[in-house]
Amino acid sequence: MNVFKFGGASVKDANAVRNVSHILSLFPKGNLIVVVSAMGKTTNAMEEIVDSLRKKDEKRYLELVEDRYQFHQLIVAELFPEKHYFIHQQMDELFETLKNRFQLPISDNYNFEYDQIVSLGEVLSSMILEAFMKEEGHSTIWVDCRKIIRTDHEYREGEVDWAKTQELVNERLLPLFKEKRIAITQGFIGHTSEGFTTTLGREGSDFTAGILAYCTNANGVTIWKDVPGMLNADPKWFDDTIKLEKISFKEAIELSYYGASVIHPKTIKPLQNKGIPLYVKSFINPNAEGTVIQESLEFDHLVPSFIFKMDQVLMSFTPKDFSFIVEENLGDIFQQLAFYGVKINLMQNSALSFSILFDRSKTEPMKLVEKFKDQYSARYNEGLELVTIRHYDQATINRVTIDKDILLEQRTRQTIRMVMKNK
Ligand SMILES: Nc1ncnc2c1ncn2[C@@H]1O[C@H](COP(=O)(O)OP(=O)(O)O)[C@@H](O)[C@H]1O
Ligand SMILES: N[C@@H](CC(=O)OP(=O)(O)O)C(=O)O
Repeated sequence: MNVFKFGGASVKDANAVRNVSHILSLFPKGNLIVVVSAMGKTTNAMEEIVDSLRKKDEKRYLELVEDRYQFHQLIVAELFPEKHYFIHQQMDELFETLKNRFQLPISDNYNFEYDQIVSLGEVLSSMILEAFMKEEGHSTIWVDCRKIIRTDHEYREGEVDWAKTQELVNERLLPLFKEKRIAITQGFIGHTSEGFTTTLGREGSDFTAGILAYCTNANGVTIWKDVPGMLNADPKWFDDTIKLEKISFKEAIELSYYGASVIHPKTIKPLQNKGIPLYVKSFINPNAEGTVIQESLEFDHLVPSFIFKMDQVLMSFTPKDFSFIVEENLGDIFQQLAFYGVKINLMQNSALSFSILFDRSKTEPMKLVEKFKDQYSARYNEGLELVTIRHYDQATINRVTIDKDILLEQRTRQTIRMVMKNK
């Protein structure tokens, strides 16, 4: 068994879907689970649909649903020019239900509603992909991951119930391979014990590939991307990136945890636990060697890797009663930060203050100042960058700090992290 994952970029239009068929034809033997994400930027569009539903803005809701319909319709019309294909009917029915959804009552639980609607992006893409692969002569079956991956009730951030998921994989997924060779299913989505849809957190489709590989004891996972492999920096920011040929699970976890967004950080741990290699390969050049992520630490230090996070806020908390920052204050601050859902990118404490760095796009700093104001005076700096360099050397530090002031720096033997602002 092998698991392939195709993300939004690899199924963004009809040509991209044809390319997936070409890639599958390069692997004519062995069983395959294909995990697919929503097409192109559909998840963002679905989020807007949920938002307009919550605001009870019917005009906007119907416009947005129509826009998503047209987007998918264009792809389906190109792939299946004749109307008799069942996929036309399937898609029309799904969009009809979504349109009518506006008239039904909505739950107070926004996250619940979010998952029921946003998950449809993956349902659609997997239906279209499976119908087309079948048409192309591949031995495929469509699998509803909402019947396979069991989670708790934490909508939008479903926590996987591994034992139950393993049971469902054995009962419902593995037997399908007696008849068919390729199972096509959705990334990012699961279900609760009552059968409601959950999602696993944004960019969670890579994680689905990891879960299914773990539960099927797969020989390997390949995630197909628009880049040649895992690079030593995001090519969106740098021209002269270097491909990492082979790195350890540990290194890949560190890089993705620090923000190398090419792999979802949760994906790697289940693979590491069973020693299942993860290949990151280019869907544009599928015959090229990508990156192999595996056990050995031998190659990790060869190339310095760097990760940028832009638009950062550095906030310092000082107790108003002039006490030092001690464990009691820290416990209290952490508890409140967790309660308000603040995701900390970096932290540091001194005698009188405790500082955290977070994404401006995820947390509004003034609101946080307000929430802490009874006990702590909170001050902040915004418009900052965080750079993390793994296996750093002075040349790389010099390269990334040109024309920058460094506000905060943390170093271990392998990693340096600097919070910077433009001079
Ligand atoms: N270290 C890195 N190596 C390669 N790509 C990276 C790295 N860090 C960030 N990226 C970005 O990850 C993108 C691919 O991931 P993503 O957009 O999540 O793909 P998909 O949604 O198709 O699965 C690349 O286009 C690249 O800009
Ligand atoms: N579609 C979901 C899940 C996902 O992982 O997508 P992608 O593989 O395109 O990053 C999202 O955009 O969050």
